[in-house]
Amino acid sequence: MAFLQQQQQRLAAGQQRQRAAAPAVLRSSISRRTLLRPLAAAAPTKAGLIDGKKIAEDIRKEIAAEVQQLQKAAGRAPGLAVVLVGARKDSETYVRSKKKACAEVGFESFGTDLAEDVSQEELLRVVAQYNADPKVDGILVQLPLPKHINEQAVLDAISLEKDVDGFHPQNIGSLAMRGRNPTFVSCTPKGCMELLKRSGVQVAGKTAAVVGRSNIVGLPAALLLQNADATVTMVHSRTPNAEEVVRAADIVIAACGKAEMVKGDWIKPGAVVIDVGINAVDDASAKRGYRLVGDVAFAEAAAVASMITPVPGGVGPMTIAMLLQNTLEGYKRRVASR
Ligand SMILES: Nc1nc2c(c(=O)[nH]1)N[C@@H](CN(C=O)c1ccc(C(=O)N[C@@H](CCC(=O)O)C(=O)O)cc1)CN2
Repeated sequence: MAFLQQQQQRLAAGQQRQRAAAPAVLRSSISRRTLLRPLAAAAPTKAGLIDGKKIAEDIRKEIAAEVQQLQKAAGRAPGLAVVLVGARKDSETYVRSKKKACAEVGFESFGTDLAEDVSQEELLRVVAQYNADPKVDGILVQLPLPKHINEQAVLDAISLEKDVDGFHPQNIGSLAMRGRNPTFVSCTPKGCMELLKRSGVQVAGKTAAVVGRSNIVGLPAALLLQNADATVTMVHSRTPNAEEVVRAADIVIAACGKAEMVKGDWIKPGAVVIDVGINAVDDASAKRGYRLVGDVAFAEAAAVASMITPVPGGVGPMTIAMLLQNTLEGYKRRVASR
């Protein structure tokens, strides 16, 4: 809590300035509590906070309204199936949040929880059942999976029309080809782009650096930025001049999975920083014994950036909002094709 309060105080000045210049859609995403803080109380932070929690809430409301409108004619609500393998606490939390979000927007959720030692064949059988179920518009298998299971084989088995996580190779491949639209775009990178859009950030013509090259975040984020006409460089563990590349970027997406790796002096003054990382670091003063930090050293970067996402409360909530949006898209396509 103290950490969050500190963050909000540091960001008050930047947000006040940001709000004056921001489009209406951005204004509504900046927390009122932060804006009401007197400027004098703020530390010398420059960046405006991109409030992913609020933007995700707005998107959930938009989806709920659309579901209400559509389901009468369609005769059913959108359906999302969530498959959980094992008992990782973080995965259990995310799956619970996904089911709660489904209930909030009026989706029907289906769930299968499998033991840690389930066979790959059994998991593939569950996926096949959901592939065939007409009430299911989207299927996701919560990652990571236990080591004895071939993750890619499971992701490949999800029907392309129900791959709301967007992890199917054909969906990722289509992103890389001009003129080909993927059936679904994976949720976290899609959420990053939505944060930029709803914060009034122009992407076309800008330079962008993506730190991290994972199949599920770094690579699709770079492709989405490029498709939006940014000039993109990917930075990874073998990039010799990572800092230099990031320092040249107008937009930085950090998705390397290393706590606070991107330092403040890597950031070009005025750049927009989207931090995908969610890393737990020990903190005896925190209630849970740890606190969450991103892949960006937040306070340092916020002192030079023009806009930045916090962790928590930035990209994370958008992942689930985009999952709902993808499921709704799948539902609309399936209903239209009946
Ligand atoms: N099949 C999938 N598996 C995983 C995905 C995914 O998109 N599909 N992404 C991550 C986990 N994830 C969703 O599944 C996810 C991670 C974090 C958040 C989030 O909102 N985080 C909060 C902080 C939560 C906390 O306090 O612990 C935040 O950043 O504000 C949502 C979803 C890996 N697996």
